[in-house]
Amino acid sequence: MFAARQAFNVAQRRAFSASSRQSSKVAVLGAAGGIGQPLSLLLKLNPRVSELALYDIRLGPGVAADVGHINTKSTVTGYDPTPSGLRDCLSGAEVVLIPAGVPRKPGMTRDDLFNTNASIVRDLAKATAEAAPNANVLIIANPVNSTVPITAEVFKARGVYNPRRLFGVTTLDVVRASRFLSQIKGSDPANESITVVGGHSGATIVPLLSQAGYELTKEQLEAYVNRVQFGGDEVVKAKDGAGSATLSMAMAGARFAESLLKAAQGEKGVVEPTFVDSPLYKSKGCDYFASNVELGPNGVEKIHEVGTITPYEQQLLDVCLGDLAKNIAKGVQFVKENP
Ligand SMILES: NC(=O)c1ccc[n+]([C@@H]2O[C@H](COP(=O)([O-])OP(=O)(O)OC[C@H]3O[C@@H](n4cnc5c(N)ncnc54)[C@H](O)[C@@H]3O)[C@@H](O)[C@H]2O)c1
Ligand SMILES: O=C(O)C[C@H](O)C(=O)O
Repeated sequence: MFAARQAFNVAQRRAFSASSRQSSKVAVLGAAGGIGQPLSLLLKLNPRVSELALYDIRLGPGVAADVGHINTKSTVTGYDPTPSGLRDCLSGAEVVLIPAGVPRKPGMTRDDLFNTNASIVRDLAKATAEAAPNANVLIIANPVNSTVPITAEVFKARGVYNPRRLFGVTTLDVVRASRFLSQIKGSDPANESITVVGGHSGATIVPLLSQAGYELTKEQLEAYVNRVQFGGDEVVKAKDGAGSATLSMAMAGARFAESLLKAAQGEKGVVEPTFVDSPLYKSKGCDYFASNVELGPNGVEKIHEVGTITPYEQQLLDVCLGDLAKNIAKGVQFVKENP
């Protein structure tokens, strides 16, 4: 028993040092926010991260001083809210996470955030395109359906767009989908893997429960789909004006970053759902679409097809594509008019 445990510990240490051999600088823009702080904490706990770079328009160095006391090996630096601070934060980053932007209040849609967040994301995308053009860029700021196209347009304008390295973070939708199903079934959510496709807002979020091989009654199914599509609203309402999901989002963002680092460090078969430049529905005006994506050392390795779906799911998808095309076009238009 003791020998077996010792062998296990040695194997674990070897696996750890194999992953920690490769250095990874991860930058968080918006690090002092509701998402940014717990996300920075989770990244500090990740042995795949060797350097954590934290930027915000307020409190970046404060959050870094706090997180930096945690006794894991990575370095932590907080940067001043100046152009050179932002440049230094980004320089050499392999992964850039962008949760900077305002959250919803009750009664708002994610699209209502567009007027404020579009220019925040555009400006941070400009800085990233200049200081870290080869980084994997993970967009968390809403509305993701528009902020991802905004980032792409900024990179295109500078001749550094790599569609394999730009990701809208939709992980929270699958986290919710598995959690909510487990609450119906009384199962462990860790065993519930639900494919969710489309985008990241209301009707553009399409859970494909039929692919999980589990059947609900029509009423249960409709209630389930509605809960996954509007899970964000549940949190916004419960926080009653103080913001939207932050803790579950930090977990989801950290999970996606971890998957990307695993794939970058050579692990095979790493698949996550994410909103990316995708061939699947370009013919319907959707240049970006979320589906399961295999990640690799160069970012997107393989985009999975949506697969077989029921007529009900097809109806959901049709509604999704109509809304999504408009959200994407709005982001593209914004950068054309406000370069
Ligand atoms: N993709 C998702 O699944 C998902 C989930 C939850 C929230 N969100 C979105 O994430 C965003 C952030 O949410 P939050 O709850 O952390 O908000 P928050 O207001 O608590 O934090 C936002 C942070 O961004 C900072 N910031 C603003 N402008 C900046 C700039 N130009 N540069 C750097 N930092 C800047 C603010 O100072 C603040 O610290 C919102 O748009 C929210 O809708 C997305
Ligand atoms: O609901 C929101 O506005 C935040 C986020 O997109 C979420 O899904 O929780």
